[in-house]
Amino acid sequence: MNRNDAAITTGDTTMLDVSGIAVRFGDQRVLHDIDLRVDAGTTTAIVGPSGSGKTSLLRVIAGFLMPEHGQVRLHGQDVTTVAPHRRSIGLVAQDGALFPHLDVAGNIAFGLPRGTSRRERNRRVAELLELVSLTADHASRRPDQLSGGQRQRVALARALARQPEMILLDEPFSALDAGLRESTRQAIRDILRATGTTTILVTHDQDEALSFADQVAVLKDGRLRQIGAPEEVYTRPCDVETAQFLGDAVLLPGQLSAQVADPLTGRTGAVWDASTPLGSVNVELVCPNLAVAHRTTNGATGQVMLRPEQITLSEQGAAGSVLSSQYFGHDTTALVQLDGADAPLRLRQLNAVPLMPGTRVHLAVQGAGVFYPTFTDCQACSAGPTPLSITSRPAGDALVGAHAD
Ligand SMILES: Nc1ncnc2c1ncn2[C@@H]1O[C@H](COP(=O)(O)OP(=O)(O)OP(=O)(O)O)[C@@H](O)[C@H]1O
Repeated sequence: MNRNDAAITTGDTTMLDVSGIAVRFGDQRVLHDIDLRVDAGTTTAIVGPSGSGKTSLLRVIAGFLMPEHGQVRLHGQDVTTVAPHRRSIGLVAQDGALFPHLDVAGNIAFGLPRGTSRRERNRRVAELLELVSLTADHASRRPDQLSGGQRQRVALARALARQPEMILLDEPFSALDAGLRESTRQAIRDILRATGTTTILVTHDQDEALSFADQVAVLKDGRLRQIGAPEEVYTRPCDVETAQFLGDAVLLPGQLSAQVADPLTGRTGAVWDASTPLGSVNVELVCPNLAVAHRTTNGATGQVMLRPEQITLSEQGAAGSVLSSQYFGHDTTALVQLDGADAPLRLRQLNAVPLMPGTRVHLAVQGAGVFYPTFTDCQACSAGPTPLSITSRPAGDALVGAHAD
């Protein structure tokens, strides 16, 4: 059964199905076998460092860049060679790309289909202005008479004018300062949700990706490393590099000591006890060769990843001394040297006052960490990591990987 047959028999809600996309510029391969599925009405964030291929992937989806191989399907129809304006996809560029010589109404009306009557044009412009929370007063202003956030909302209104099924946002908030960025992001997210528009956001900002999207796809060096719900990719990143890219990560040496029942499901299998400098910590196995992670055995060594907010001050637990502490208002971080441990670790406390250097503390761990075995201690990985073949899976499953063979 091919992918389309599967879609038909399962009543699939897939709107966009990108499969096996590769892109090359001259000798440089910038995208490798990208598979990405996006359900109708959902928001996906593609996040990755500069140069990882985010914009190239967006341009392939929009139809501005022809892939070396692979397919782009919309509602099951192959549109790989279909011209951009025939794809029912709106693109909002980083700077909004408004026409400087047209006023706001003219910019928005530019997105309307040719032949729209003057009356209908005025009605739609007024409707779209209201949708993006701009007033009739803004309609006659030129782009240079607007704030950055207002320009982005006009760009969105122009893209929405054609009533596209899908909107692609390419770093649309990056030129805005922190406060405006947050409020514009929230406003645009609300508009896209209200209109049920399927959205793909490209960003290099992890917080933006995690807070904006239903699904986050992490791109690195032209490969999709992980796809999943924001809380999945944050709490169960597929490897150390992804963990560090998505937020602060505390990495501790660890050794698996026993398989334990999952505190949530009661089932045995995925959760282990690992001994670490912080004592015994519950961990989930996330092996770079994911399909074989379960073959890692008792006694295996590796790294335990915790988020700094999982480490709390307690009455008992591993003892150490505060090296330094920084106050950020909403939270306070502290660098703590555990007794007998090699490297200091960082914890983050909400609404806490800074700790004086030299203060003796005890630390406990909340929730489960993630265990990345060293390859030599993972039976199937002893040859080292193999390239993952990653595809999206139904909600709740963050990771899909398999040996390339
Ligand atoms: N038209 C082009 N010709 C040649 N190389 C290109 C072209 N467009 C992009 N590249 C290269 O492809 C790679 C991926 O670029 P792309 O713009 O897709 O990355 P990105 O993740 O969006 O980066 P950024 O976050 O900096 O915008 C980069 O190495 C870039 O230099």
